[in-house]
Amino acid sequence: MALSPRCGAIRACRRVLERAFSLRKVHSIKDMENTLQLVRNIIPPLSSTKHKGQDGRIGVVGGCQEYTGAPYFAAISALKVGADLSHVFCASAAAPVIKAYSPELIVHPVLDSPSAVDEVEKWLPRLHALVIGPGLGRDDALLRNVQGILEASKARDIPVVIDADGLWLVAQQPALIQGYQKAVLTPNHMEFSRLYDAVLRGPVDSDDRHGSVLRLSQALGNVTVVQKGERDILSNGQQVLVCSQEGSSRRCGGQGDLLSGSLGVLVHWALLAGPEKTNGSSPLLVAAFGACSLTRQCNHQAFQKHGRSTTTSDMIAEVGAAFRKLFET
Ligand SMILES: NC(=O)C1=CN([C@@H]2O[C@H](COP(=O)(O)OP(=O)(O)OC[C@H]3O[C@@H](n4cnc5c(N)ncnc54)[C@H](O)[C@@H]3O)[C@@H](O)[C@H]2O)[C@@H](O)CC1
Ligand SMILES: Nc1ncnc2c1ncn2[C@@H]1O[C@H](COP(=O)(O)OP(=O)(O)OP(=O)(O)O)[C@@H](O)[C@H]1O
Ligand SMILES: [Mg+2]
Repeated sequence: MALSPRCGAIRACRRVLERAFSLRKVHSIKDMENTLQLVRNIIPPLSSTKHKGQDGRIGVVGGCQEYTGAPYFAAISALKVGADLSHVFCASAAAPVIKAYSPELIVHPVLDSPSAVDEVEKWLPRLHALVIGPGLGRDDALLRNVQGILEASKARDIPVVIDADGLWLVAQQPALIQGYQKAVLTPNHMEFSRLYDAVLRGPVDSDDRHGSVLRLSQALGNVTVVQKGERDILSNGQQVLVCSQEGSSRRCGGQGDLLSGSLGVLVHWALLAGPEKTNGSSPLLVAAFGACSLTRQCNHQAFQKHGRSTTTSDMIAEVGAAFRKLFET
């Protein structure tokens, strides 16, 4: 059906207003520095009186026969950022491989078991946050188990970061995450388009990234959304932040896994610190800004040393120094 000229004009007017509205909320460089200060506020002090586990017990749900690197990158990044314990819940074929990468990870070969949900649920009381999706794949049986794990986590009010194939699951069933205030979604370009189309039933307006992220977050009931890209756009449906921390032009696979694993820890720290420490800003948004800045800084530092041959392992080797530079200055 053809649109009347009046209807078209109203739409155009609405777009201009929406754009102005979202642009008003966009971050300047000064805002970026202020937000980095909020990230510094949520970082727990190191102390000799703490016991193992207090600074974070994180679970990564992902890893299948094809993808073993992604869950490893996410889980090791959580440890390198400062979590005390990092678990991986993966398909049985992936477990020996992931264990062989690192003696530091606790690896549970349960995701393809008929009792996967029960097996993971046993651990939930001991976990502070879950990162769901890196290297999960799209096998229906695995995704059904992950759906059960997500529902069990929500029932226990556990914060969840959803990335990669976890976002594939959410695009099939947005109701799974609708309105859950302790969820952060971290889509790349493709994952964002897929989600946007599934939730808002239309294509993304590529000229209005801020408005698109804001609208998706609102349509999901103010779930925090981080759209990764040349600049990362973050929104909780009320505020829009932009992270343009200098990275590099090297785009090897696995950088998003570093981001989601780091975010698992930062989300836990931010919720523990609460809105007093984040000056009234959403703790999840502050955590997400921290993870984006850190990932990009790791990329920048690794690129200085390795140039075109930079890989995600080189970036992970930079986590300590990047963290100090951004958050402990
Ligand atoms: N070493 C590993 O095991 C890795 C496994 N990975 C896993 O691989 C699986 C699939 O992840 P994908 O990220 O490929 O997801 P998708 O299958 O949704 O593909 C994304 C595609 O979009 C393209 N793309 C990215 N940014 C774009 C942009 N700005 N414009 C246009 N196209 C763009 C990419 O080339 C990629 O082919 C996930 O389980 C993921 O976790 C990745 O995390 C990479 C590392
Ligand atoms: N064009 C770009 N310029 C600078 N940084 C970018 C660019 N695109 C992505 N990034 C950064 O790279 C990181 C990972 O984003 P990316 O879009 O590669 O995720 P991904 O596709 O999920 O990665 P993965 O390969 O781990 O699945 C983010 O921190 C993001 O800020
Ligand atoms: Mg990814």
